[in-house]
Amino acid sequence: MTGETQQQPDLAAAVSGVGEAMAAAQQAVVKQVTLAGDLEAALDLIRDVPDFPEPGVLFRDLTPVLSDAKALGALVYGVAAACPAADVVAGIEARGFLLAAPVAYGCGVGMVPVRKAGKLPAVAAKVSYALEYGTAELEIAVGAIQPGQRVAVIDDVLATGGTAAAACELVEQAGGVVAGVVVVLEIAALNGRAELEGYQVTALRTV
Ligand SMILES: O=P(O)(O)OC[C@H]1O[C@H](OP(=O)(O)OP(=O)(O)O)[C@H](O)[C@@H]1O
Ligand SMILES: Nc1ncnc2[nH]cnc12
Repeated sequence: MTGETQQQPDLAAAVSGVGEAMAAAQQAVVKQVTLAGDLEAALDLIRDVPDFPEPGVLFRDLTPVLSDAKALGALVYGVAAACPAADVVAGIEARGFLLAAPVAYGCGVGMVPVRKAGKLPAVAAKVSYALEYGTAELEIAVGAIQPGQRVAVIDDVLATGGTAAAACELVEQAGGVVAGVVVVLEIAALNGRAELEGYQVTALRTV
């Protein structure tokens, strides 16, 4: 310890500078993303990877969409436009997080992570489920959802529907009301909608 007082950064000034920079960057994206065709072009970037994570599964990979600035903007705006009115947006680990956070931020609401088991320090509810390539458990944190809050559930892919159905059950166990489910890509052959009967389900693209 030298006893010297460390110079603290001016946080208020820094935050205001960042806010302006973010607003300018966002406006630039909004200017670019003006056509529905932009969303279609973004969705065209989804890559099909055979035999991942196991033989026989055709994996739908959104990473090429995420890494393209214009496509990412179109995707976030597309999901936000498809989102039902909600008090909070829930994103399903892990790929749902990538969309739920910017959508929630853009819509001016909070974001709740629906997590795989063992990650949360205080668990309000846990649900087990099956998916195309295995079984898993999802959890939601204590206090993440207030009683009666309307929750939009967001994920990248709807396949067998086990994951999204488990997320909806969790939201309800936590006291929320599912306003709807929004996914980027629905794999129709796996009939995930059958697991989500009674919920409003919107897919930006169905294959
Ligand atoms: O409709 P289902 O058959 O339930 O499958 C859909 C789920 O599978 C994928 O997640 P995965 O469990 O592979 O986890 P990850 O996002 O952590 O890769 C995808 O992101 C969905 O959450
Ligand atoms: N085929 C698939 N591609 C991407 N994510 C998935 N989740 C479950 N099935 C999937």
